[in-house]
Amino acid sequence: MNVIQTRLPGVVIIEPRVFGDHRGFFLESFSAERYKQDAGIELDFVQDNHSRSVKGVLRGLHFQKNHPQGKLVSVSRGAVLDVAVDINPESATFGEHVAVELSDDNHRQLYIPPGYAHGFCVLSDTVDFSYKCTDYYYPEDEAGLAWNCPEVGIEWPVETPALSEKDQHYPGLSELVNQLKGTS
Ligand SMILES: Cc1cn([C@H]2C[C@H](O)[C@@H](COP(=O)(O)OP(=O)(O)O[C@H]3O[C@H](C)C(=O)[C@H](O)[C@H]3O)O2)c(=O)[nH]c1=O
Repeated sequence: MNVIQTRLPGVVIIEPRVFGDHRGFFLESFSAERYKQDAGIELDFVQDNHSRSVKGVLRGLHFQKNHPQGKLVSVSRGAVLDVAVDINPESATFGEHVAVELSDDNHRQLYIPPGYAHGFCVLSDTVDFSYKCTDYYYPEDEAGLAWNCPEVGIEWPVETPALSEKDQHYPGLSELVNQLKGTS
């Protein structure tokens, strides 16, 4: 497999080895030892998630405050623009983001370590989105960053995405940092 470092510490693009033949293809979507050795994923995964979305949907930008999750994300059918944002004010890349197209054509995965905000926008008619998490879901611990925060400046492929109710009301980066510090 091929691992591509990004500008965000620990966020890596993984290109599994794909075995194609007249029947179709085969790939190993995860291997604990190889992903630890080659992609630097030291944490164990404890929960797998699967969501299906239609074109124009945007889910994000989410994170858990006290139970931050590392996420190994991939697309089994369709295509998304997947985004990770550095929300750590102590980080040298604070406020920066990485945006990567993941699809059932390029078979790319993205590993996002704990401490980043994550989201994606659907490019295909539908998408089946799967990801492994390094901690469990704690609904009371959920938080988010506004998908269209001008301080981050993500160039989403849609101007008016379909959002969940909660995804319409998250704060921008400066307000988020103040909230997390308890100063607002
Ligand atoms: C995340 C999650 C949700 N749920 C339940 C809670 C809701 O009743 C329902 C839909 O949840 P939500 O609208 O938060 O789902 P997404 O908008 O896809 O959230 C995810 O979207 C972005 C892309 C992420 O990176 C996170 O993994 C996650 O926040 O599933 C669960 O039961 N377990 C879970 O782990």
